[in-house]
Amino acid sequence: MKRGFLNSFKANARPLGSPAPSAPTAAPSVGTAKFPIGKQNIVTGHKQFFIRKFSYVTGSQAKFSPRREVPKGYDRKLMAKERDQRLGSVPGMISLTRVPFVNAVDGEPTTECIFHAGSKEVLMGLPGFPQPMVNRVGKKSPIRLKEVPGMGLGLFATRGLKAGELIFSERPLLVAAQGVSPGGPDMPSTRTLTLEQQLQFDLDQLEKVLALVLERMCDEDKAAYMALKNSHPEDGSGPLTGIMRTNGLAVPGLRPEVTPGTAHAFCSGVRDMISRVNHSCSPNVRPHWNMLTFSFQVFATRDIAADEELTSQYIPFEGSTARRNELLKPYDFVCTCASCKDPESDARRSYLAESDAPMLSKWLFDDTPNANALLLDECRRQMELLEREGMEGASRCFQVAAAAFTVCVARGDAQNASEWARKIARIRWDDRVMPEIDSFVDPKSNAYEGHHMWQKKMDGGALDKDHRAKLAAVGVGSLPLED
Ligand SMILES: C[S@@+](CC[C@H](N)C(=O)[O-])C[C@H]1O[C@@H](n2cnc3c(N)ncnc32)[C@H](O)[C@@H]1O
Repeated sequence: MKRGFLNSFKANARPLGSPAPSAPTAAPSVGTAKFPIGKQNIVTGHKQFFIRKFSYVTGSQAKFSPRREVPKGYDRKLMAKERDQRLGSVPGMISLTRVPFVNAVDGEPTTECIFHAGSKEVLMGLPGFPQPMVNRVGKKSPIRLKEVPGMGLGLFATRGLKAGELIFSERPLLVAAQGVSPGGPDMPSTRTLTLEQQLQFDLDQLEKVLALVLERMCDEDKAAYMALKNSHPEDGSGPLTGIMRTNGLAVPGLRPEVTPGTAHAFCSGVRDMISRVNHSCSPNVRPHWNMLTFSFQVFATRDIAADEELTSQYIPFEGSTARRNELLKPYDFVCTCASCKDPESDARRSYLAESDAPMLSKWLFDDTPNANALLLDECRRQMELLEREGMEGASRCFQVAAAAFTVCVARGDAQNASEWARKIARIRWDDRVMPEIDSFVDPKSNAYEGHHMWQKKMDGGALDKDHRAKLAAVGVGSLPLED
């Protein structure tokens, strides 16, 4: 899973835990949380702030070092406006709010959020939101924190875990939209600043917003946030921003107005357990954002032994060892995982990067006599490389297994289909996996009779000879089988 607030700039130190610049003074506390500005909401007792949004250049686009001073006159107070908790977003503004807004499941924690317009509406429009978390992190969770030489803390399994197992769910302490750079109506234009000064200005503004959010947290949550690692002490990030950039995991789906997959389409979330998972390019867990429970779910991507460290990948799987370590620079370490140490790993990953995922659509229209065998061979080859590289959490695994499974079903080959079903069944985090996949793990299962491809199954020979039979088998097109 992508991590948020990735970037590559370095600069002068600000000590961890020191007050953020121009942080507003705290107002009296309400319940366990403090609110620096704003009225109490009549429904939830919470307060909400709206802050004017300014354009923002992401840190990941920045390459500068060290910290650049922003000229005097740019250090203005943030403009915050009160807004009733029950109301939706205001275009052009960002809001500080707490999720779930109302009806939080008893005893479950809430998350402080910095949202752009539209994010609240995503959640308000979700039927049944919020759902209770499954395997919520707690005393019974099969995990524990332990010191790892040279890495700080890490998370370890306390018992053996099965591939596909949901190890724990954790609601974030804080979710922040990427690209938060609020100012006020009296804020001078940043156009006269150099790019580096603009980036520094944005970092300073984010620090101020995070200070407001921290003031809204109860003491326990605030302490949990401040205890997280900061790998950005010297790059111009304030202490709160440094923590967010070190620990943030991508939260997709909350920016409907932004093109999916682009940097600003994500928010970033942190929490005390999930943020302790160290990186490996051959990771054994996969964090997955679950919107209905507003939580991160952490799945085992392969069997994990008791006392083994849980690791996730902070960066995309693709790329050579050198390239991956380039991308990891902002986290301030050099990866020493099994793949990074294996001189043959680059060749395996480059084969995967350069070859297309096996495509059912391509197979359907492939009328060469051995199209089925070729597709299945390629699926086997790619799966072998993926497993050899410890990339069971990669999206490619699903594509490969799903293509091979479907072809086997279409050929009436339950024996091989069941082997692929077993591989798909461990990919619990991927919404594309059909819920009934477990019933295909037994090759004698009745489930095969009910599969739409099986019902129309052709004998292997016909499929090998006639691609039109394949089209008919999956109900594509209206070509007759004989002509
Ligand atoms: C999200 S935190 C992970 C938890 C962290 N180890 C801690 O003590 O809280 C990310 C930071 O942990 C350290 N880290 C993570 N993976 C590492 C690895 N494979 N090797 C060395 N340091 C690592 C780096 O300092 C990185 O910036």
